[in-house]
Amino acid sequence: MSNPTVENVVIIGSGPAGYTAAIYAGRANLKPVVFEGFQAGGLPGGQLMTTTEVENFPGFPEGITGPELMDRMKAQAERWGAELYTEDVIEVDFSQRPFTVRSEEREFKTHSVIIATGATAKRLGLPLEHEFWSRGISACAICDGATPIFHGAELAVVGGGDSAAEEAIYLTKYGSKVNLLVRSDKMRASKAMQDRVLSNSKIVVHWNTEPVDIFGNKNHMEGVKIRNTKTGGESELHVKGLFYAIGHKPNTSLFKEQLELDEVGYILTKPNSPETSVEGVFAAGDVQDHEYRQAITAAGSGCTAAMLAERWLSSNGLIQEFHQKPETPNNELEHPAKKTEAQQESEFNIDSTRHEGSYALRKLFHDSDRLLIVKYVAPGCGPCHTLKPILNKVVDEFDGKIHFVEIDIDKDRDIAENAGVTGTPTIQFFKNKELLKELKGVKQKSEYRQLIASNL
Ligand SMILES: Cc1cc2nc3c(=O)[nH]c(=O)nc-3n(C[C@H](O)[C@H](O)[C@H](O)COP(=O)(O)OP(=O)(O)OC[C@H]3O[C@@H](n4cnc5c(N)ncnc54)[C@H](O)[C@@H]3O)c2cc1C
Repeated sequence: MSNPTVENVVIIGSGPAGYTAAIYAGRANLKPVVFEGFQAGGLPGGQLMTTTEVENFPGFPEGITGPELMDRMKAQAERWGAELYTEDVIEVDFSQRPFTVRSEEREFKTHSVIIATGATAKRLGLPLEHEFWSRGISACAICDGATPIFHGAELAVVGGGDSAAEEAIYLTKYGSKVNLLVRSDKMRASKAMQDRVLSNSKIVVHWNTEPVDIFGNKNHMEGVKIRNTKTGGESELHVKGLFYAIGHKPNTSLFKEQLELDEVGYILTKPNSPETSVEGVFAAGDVQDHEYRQAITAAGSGCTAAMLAERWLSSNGLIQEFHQKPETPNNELEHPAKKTEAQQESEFNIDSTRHEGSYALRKLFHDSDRLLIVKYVAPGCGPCHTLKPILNKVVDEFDGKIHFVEIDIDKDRDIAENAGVTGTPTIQFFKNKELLKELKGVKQKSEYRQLIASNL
């Protein structure tokens, strides 16, 4: 009999690889524990939380937004009994069995581990990069190149390796012209790839050139400021898209002393298998794949990892089965239609803690004697999805003592504009009509809790 306090499997990461592994392990009655991550290697939900439409994941002929796809995978994992923690793993020990996996808040002993911590596309850190990310700048030409705005437009790719060459060639299918920005006077790409680039009449290579900033309008980028690395001379390149192909960094710093990694830091796995250098530890998705890096390939390897983990547990007599009825899917996936102003007015009750929409915000701004917290979100915003359960928990703790209003900036554009909201999620804290604090992005629960408690 295995020790009941030892888990069957702990999964680290919640991108397509992690959630798919959780679905398969859950259905195999293994009750997987999943560390979804918080901020160590991206967002809970993984890289697709930072994109809009995903057009190439099978089963969604009309496309689906990245955050919605990941919400669905998460709901499916929960339905089959996965135990999820929105926390970063900060330490692992694979030198002793059972293995140890630890976050700041808890520690698990486990017989097997599936690592699905993904990889992070490197960024250049340009001053306006953040503002135009996904509004012209992309780290994945294969994912985003077919977007209508790029059709027939002039585009640019930055990088000098095989990926940059491949992306430039790929983008010639859509763009009228592709500018390849290469920092030095030669490319690192293979000779064959260079030949394909240089013989393609739609590609113009800008040698000794690096981007220094982006420019654009409110909605989209319109070009790149570039600098000649030899002369220092700057100029403007008018392009609708800038595709980064400057490499990825696998999220493997935790595993350096524990597993065999390649020279870049990707986890080394056996050929065509997610098995790592330590028996019982498996790796799936982008953390072990520098070649394909797609949601479907990550999901596929997550499936294989879970099936192999089950086989491994079973062949070693370690399996402990948890029989369960699947939970019904999360109904938060349904998106309610916007309520009319009259509906909002008739439903408004100042005694309630939670509210939504512009009508409630206007009323509470003038009439509330409590701390007023306004959360601005947008439908396709991945970090907003991440923030939701975190903030909901804190708001529940202060039930009856605060007012909380959610504003969808897509539905209530005017109010968001008046409030000076430039990105989502944004949270504003008001007391007696005075703005006390504004927080952007996702923070730890403790930060919201402290801020509320000190301003009641
Ligand atoms: C902008 C963009 C658009 C894309 N569009 C598409 C597309 O249209 N189609 C497509 O097929 N692919 C697309 N991709 C690629 C796709 O997103 C990736 O191939 C896929 O997400 C990889 O999945 P993964 O599960 O391996 O890792 P990731 O999605 O990278 O997820 C890694 C997970 O690990 C977690 N994590 C990291 N470190 C820790 C830690 N210490 N503790 C706990 N958790 C941790 C992170 O929080 C995250 O949840 C896109 C990528 C980007 C960046």
